[in-house]
Amino acid sequence: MPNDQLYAWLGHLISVYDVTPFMDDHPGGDEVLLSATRKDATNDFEDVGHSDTAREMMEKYYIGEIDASTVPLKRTYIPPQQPYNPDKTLEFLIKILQFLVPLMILGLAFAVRYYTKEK
Ligand code: HEM
Repeated sequence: MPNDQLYAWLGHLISVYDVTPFMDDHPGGDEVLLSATRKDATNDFEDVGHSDTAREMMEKYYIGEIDASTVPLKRTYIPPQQPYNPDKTLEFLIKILQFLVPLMILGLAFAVRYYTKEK
């Protein structure tokens, strides 16, 4: 099953929509759309309570029907193209700062108090 295609199960027939050109324009964002591809997206689509306008728009992306009996029941796992490896440096820096900044303020307060103390 190609990547950006939406499948909606209707009885034994599956309607297929290619949402690739719609990704940037989808009011609900591209992430939800992408997460609903390559599987039965009927519930995802219905749960949002899409308007009639949305349903009409959907027809623009309709590319055909496939017979459900020809679709393998078990989905093969396709690993992400790039391993998810976010850079943790910024997160670490923020944690350190969260600890250091209050200490620095406290130190500054003591320093000000010490140097402004009347002799
Ligand atoms: C080709 C298929 C789709 C079309 C044409 C479409 C179209 C739209 C449109 C026009 C809206 C604006 C609100 C409305 O008029 O209902 C919308 C909102 C939204 N859509 Fe879709 N959509 C599609 C598929 C999906 C799928 C599969 C999901 C999966 C969860 C989804 C999730 C959402 C969400 C979360 C919103 C925002 C709702 C809100 O903020 O109130 N959509 N979509």
